Amino acid sequence: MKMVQPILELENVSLLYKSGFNFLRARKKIALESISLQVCPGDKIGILGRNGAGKSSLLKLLAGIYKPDSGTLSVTGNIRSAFIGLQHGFVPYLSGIDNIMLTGILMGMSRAEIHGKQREIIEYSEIGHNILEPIYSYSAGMKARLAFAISVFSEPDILLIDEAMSVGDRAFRKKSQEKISELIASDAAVILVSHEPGLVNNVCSKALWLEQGRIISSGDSAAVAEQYKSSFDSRIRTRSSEERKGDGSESVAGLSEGI
Ligand SMILES: Nc1ncnc2c1ncn2[C@@H]1O[C@H](COP(=O)(O)OP(=O)(O)OP(=O)(O)O)[C@@H](O)[C@H]1O
Repeated sequence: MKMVQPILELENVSLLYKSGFNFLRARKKIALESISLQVCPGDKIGILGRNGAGKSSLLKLLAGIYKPDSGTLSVTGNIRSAFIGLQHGFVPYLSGIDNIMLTGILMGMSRAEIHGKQREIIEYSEIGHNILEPIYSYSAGMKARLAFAISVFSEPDILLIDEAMSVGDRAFRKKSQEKISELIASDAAVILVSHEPGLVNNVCSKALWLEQGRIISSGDSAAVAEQYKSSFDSRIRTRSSEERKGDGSESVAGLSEGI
């Protein structure tokens, strides 16, 4: 039987952030600890976890934006990854069209390929004649739409999606969600960060549950989503009974805080 080789692999990876100074020495905060993960062609992997669990940090590691402080990250071959939800890399004084070229090259596209896709990217992003203006004159929504269009038209091998990052206005969000669904159904590997176990179960075959930078559970998405959901349900039950003990009230208001 032919073994499927991972295109991206993390082995025992940790990531630290600088967090302020203590007696003139930078303090370090652990964002991710002992993370191992294999991404094979076409994998659909969901990453679940509460606020601050380390989900976005993990996506940035996988995108190559951050380097691990320990452990190894291996990439096989010429892998093109696209990160939906980030607009890093735009140069403010260059025009939109020059930024399409620059971002495309940084993503590993050839000049000819970028020229071939330029028209589609401009049309999809709905930037119109502003594409000749410098990026500093764009609104946040225009930059988000352009970044999204470049990412999705680059035909990535790995698509990294931060579900919390909405793109553009209501109409563009609908259009972008349809495009994301199309890409999820394609051969691309997809890593989807979400707070929604139901979504992860529907879209992904594998999942990872992170808390405080560590993996709590990983494997089949249905099983991991169920464990994550149950941990919530029991937390909600505990909080609810504590609230009733506290003031006699039946209210469950504010239980979604911290999700
Ligand atoms: N640039 C940074 N410098 C210092 N600490 C950071 C930085 N970015 C994130 N952190 C910290 O690292 C931890 C993980 O953050 P991260 O953004 O990866 O979490 P998350 O799971 O994506 O959270 P959320 O669901 O709220 O987006 C948090 O404690 C956060 O405060």
